[in-house]
Amino acid sequence: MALKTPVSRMVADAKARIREIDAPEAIAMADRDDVVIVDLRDPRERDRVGYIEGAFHCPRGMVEFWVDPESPYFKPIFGEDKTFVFHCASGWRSALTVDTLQNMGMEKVAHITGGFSSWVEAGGPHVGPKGG
Ligand SMILES: O=S(=O)([O-])[S-]
Repeated sequence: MALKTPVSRMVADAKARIREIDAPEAIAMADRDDVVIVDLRDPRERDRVGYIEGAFHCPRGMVEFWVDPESPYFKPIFGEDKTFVFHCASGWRSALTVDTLQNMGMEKVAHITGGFSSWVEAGGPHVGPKGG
């Protein structure tokens, strides 16, 4: 069954509306006090392949609830005057997420185009797999 809106179209449309940052640029931004790197992946993925040092972990399933000050699940970090740079594994989930957050009214948001894998490839500092 072909879907009316395949996810590839959703991602392409989202990418046209959001700020995309490649891994070298994200690595250069990561140390800034006004930038927060946000990891949207599941805990299992972080355990299996590692994570960006210093990244804030926000599972994608909670993100709308964690950024909204009116939500009981609000996380104060998202109320700070910072630029939030989201990432997932390869940049698809983060594109959809940033598009959604822009729709909610967040302005200083971006995503890492190639996700965690591009960060590692570009030599970004990270913690390796759990137990490995
Ligand atoms: O993380 S992802 O880009 O593979 S959906």
